[in-house]
Amino acid sequence: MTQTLTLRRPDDMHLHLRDGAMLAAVLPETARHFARAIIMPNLVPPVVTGAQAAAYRDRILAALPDGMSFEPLMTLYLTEATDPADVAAAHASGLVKAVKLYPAGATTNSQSGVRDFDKVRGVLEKMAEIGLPLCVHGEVTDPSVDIFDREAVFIDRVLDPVRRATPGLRVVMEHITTKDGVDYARAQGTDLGATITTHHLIINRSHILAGGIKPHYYCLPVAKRELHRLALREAATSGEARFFLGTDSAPHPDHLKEHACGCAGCFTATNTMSLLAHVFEEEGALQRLEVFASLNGAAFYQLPPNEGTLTLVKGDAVDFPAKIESGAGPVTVFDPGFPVHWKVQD
Ligand SMILES: NC(=O)N[C@@H](CC(=O)O)C(=O)O
Ligand SMILES: [Zn+2]
Ligand SMILES: [Zn+2]
Repeated sequence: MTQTLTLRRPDDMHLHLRDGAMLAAVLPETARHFARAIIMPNLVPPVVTGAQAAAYRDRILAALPDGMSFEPLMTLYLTEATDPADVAAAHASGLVKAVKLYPAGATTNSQSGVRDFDKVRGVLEKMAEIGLPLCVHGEVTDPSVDIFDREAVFIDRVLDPVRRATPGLRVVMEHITTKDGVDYARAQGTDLGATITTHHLIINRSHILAGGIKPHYYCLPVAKRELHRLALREAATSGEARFFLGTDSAPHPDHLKEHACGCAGCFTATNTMSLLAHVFEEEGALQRLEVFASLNGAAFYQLPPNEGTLTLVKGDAVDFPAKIESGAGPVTVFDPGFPVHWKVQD
């Protein structure tokens, strides 16, 4: 008997679409399965103002192939010069759904991010007042902190103090990779959410480094040891409202991944829903995939759940494309390293 799973159309609450030819190449990969996504603003130059977000939204919609529907949920890139009034206006108009905090130097295109948190105090206070969420790349940049500890240290040194100093600020811990992140999220109220990526449910740090270095498994925050992957699986499949899908699908052309100083980011848009069905089935939680991918994120962002549905069918191992063409060169699709039998029905 064929096994099928139908869920409400999912949302991706953390997505990199880039711009230009890369945008045109990767957008259909997401729009095929997802109704909406929170669009990351780390372009070069970054999307800082409401006007820039409106223009980027127009470019995304212009790149959407005929017959596909997709709603980009725009974000602003927080800088030390961000104007609270501009943020408030972009939120009031309905254009912007979140502001993104990159500690300066923490990840791809984060140079314009925040160094001195006192300089963004006014923006954060305005956001708390109007209920606009802050999405956080949660890693310290202190070079003396081991890269595998940077998330846990960020929680203590930055995240918790900022939240205490700004009561009412709604925060999303993006792409959590540790049991420390899971435990912290669980100890907070409904003003805190946490996204979990597809790839962090699948790989641990040994997958990156054992048997040869795998540049396509390198992303930030870097995958941690197995106990953390297991904690993320438990959290994602728990059904708890604070945990929801943000794939962090982050395309880079292969020549920049397979490089002496390779870029961080895994491209999972193409096969994310199949991989998630595989993971949730392994965890005996297929019935909670919809909560994780389609309901919890929408609820956190105070959006209605999507009307449409998506059906996955279990059958022969699926042949995903190894790469997609991007205009800037091929982009490798995340390869979990095991056969996957769940396919999204056309
Ligand atoms: N996750 C990554 O490894 N890379 C992201 C940036 C980010 O989300 O930190 C990217 O933009 O490439
Ligand atoms: Zn990030
Ligand atoms: Zn990201």
